[in-house]
Amino acid sequence: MSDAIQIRRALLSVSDKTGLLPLAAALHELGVELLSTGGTAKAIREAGIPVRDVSEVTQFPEMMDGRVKTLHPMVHGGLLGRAGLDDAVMAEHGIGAIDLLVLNLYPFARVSADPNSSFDDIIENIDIGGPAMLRSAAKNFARVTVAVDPSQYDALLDEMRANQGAVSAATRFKHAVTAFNNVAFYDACISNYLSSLDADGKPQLFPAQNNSNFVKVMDLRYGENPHQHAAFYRDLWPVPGTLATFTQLQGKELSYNNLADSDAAWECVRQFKSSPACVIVKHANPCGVAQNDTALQAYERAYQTDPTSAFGGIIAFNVEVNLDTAKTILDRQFVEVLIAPSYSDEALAYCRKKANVRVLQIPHGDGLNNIDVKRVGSGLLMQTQDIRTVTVDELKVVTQLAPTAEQLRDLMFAWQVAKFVKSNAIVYAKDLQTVGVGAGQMSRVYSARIAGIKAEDAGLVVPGSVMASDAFFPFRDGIDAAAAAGIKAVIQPGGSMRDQEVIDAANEHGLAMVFTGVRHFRH
Ligand SMILES: NC(=O)c1ncn([C@@H]2O[C@H](COP(=O)(O)O)[C@@H](O)[C@H]2O)c1NC=O
Repeated sequence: MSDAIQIRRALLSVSDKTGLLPLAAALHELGVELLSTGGTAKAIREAGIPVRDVSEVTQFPEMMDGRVKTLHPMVHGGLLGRAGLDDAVMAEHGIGAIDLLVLNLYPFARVSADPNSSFDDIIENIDIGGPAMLRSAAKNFARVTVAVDPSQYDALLDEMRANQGAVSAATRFKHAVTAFNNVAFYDACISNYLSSLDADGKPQLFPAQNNSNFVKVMDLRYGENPHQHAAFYRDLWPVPGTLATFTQLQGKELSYNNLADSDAAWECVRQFKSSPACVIVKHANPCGVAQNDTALQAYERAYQTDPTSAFGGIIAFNVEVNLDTAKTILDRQFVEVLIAPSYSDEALAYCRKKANVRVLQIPHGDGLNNIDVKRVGSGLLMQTQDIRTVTVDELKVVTQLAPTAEQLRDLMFAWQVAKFVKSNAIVYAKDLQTVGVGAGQMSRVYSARIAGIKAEDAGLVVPGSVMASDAFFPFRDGIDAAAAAGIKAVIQPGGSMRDQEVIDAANEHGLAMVFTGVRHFRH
C-alpha cells in the first residue's frame, strides 16, 4: 500500500444528498476540483460552489433518463488508472485522474419494499453506473479514496485538513472495503427481490436464491465448546427490541452460549406485557418463570422453581431492574448474564461490585425477526418465526368442567412459557409462577414426570396447579399422570387421533381442559 495521497479532483454522484453541500464546500476550500452528475451537480451549483458536469468530461450527454451518465472511459479510466503504470496511456487519451469518489446508490431497498412502488419504478432503481464506479474506485484503493455514506464525510474532511488535503493508505483501504460491502448488499437486495417473484410477478416469502448480509459484531473466545471457533454477527439493520440491539454495560466478554441463552431468555420475557416478569434460562430452556407486582417478586418466584438449575443462569426481566433486585440476585447466586430494558443507577453501581457479571441492556421494541433460519448439512431451513399467540376467546373448553378464572390466567401463563421450552415441553404453573418445567424429552410423559420431580425438589406444591403441553397428548397416560400429581386444569393444542380418549380421561379425573388449536414445537 502506498502512503497518503493528495485529493486534487473528486467526482460526486449521490442519490441521498444528506451532507452534500457542506462536503462540496469544504472540498472546494481545500482546492479540490469538483465533477458531478446531473442532480448532484445542480444542487452544488445552486449553492454557489463551482462544479463541472461529468458530461463535459465525457463529451457525451446523460441519456435514457439517467440510465447512462458515467459509463465512459473518461470516468472509469480516471478512477482505475494506476499511478506510475498508467500515466502515459492516460495522457495519450486525455484522461484526468479522479482521486476521490463520493457516491451513494439509487434507493433500491426502500423503493422495492414500498407497496406503492410500481414494478417499473423498482427496475429503474437498479443502479448500474453507481456500482460500476464504486467497484472501479474501490479496486484502485492504492490511489483512490471512496466514500459511500454521509456518515464518513466529517472524518474524511478532518483527515484531509490535517494532512494538507491528503488521505492515508489505511483510510483508503478501509473505505474501499466498505464500498465493496455496500455493493454486495445492494446486489443481494436486487437478487433477493427479483428471485422471489413468481410467474405472475408477485413477491414470494422465500426467494429462489437467498443472499444474506450480516455484519460482524465481535469474535467470540470459542463456540459452543472450547475447540470450536466462533463469532457473533447481526443483521445490517437489526430489528428494534431483538437481542442484537443489546448494549453491554459491564462484565466479562460474552460467550457463544451466553448469546444463545440470552436470546432464549429475552424472547421469552419480552412477551409478557401485563406485569413485571422474570425468566431464568439454563441451556436455552427456561428453568423458572414468574410474573408478579415487582421485578424482585418476579425473580424470587422464578428462582423458587429450580434453584439448582438457576445457578449460573441467564436472568432476564421485562422491566427496569432496581437496587433491591440486583442486590438480591447478586448476593444469592452466580449469574452469567443479567438482561433488562433498563437499570436504576443504584442497581448498576451494585452490579459493579461483581465486575464479571455481564449486564446487558436491550431497549424494548415490538419488532421480531421475520424469518428463522437453522443450518443443516449443506443446507438452510427457513421458516417464519413462531409469533402465533392465542387469546382466551380462541380457547375451546373440551371437558365437562370449565377452568376457573384463576386457572384460566395460569393456563395462559403456562402456555406462554411452554412456547419457549424445548419439546417435548410440559409446564406446571400456579399463581403466575412455574411450579415445574419438563424440557427436551423424547416422550411427553417423561417431561411431565420431570416437571413433577422439579416441583418436589423445590418444595413447591403441584396439587391445584395447571399444566401446559406444547403439543397434543398422543395417549391418555399423560393426563392420568397429571391427575395423579394433582393437576387441576390442562392447556394443549388438541388434534390427536385419540383426543376423545384423552378428553374422557380428563373428565374421569375431574380436570378442566382447553384446546388452543396451535402447536409450539421448539427444537
Ligand atoms: N447510469 C450511470 O451512468 C450512473 N452514474 C451514476 N449513477 C447514479 O446516479 C445517482 C446520482 O444522480 P444525480 O446526480 O443525477 O442525482 C447516484 O446514485 C449514482 O449512483 C448512475 N445511474 C444509474 O445507473
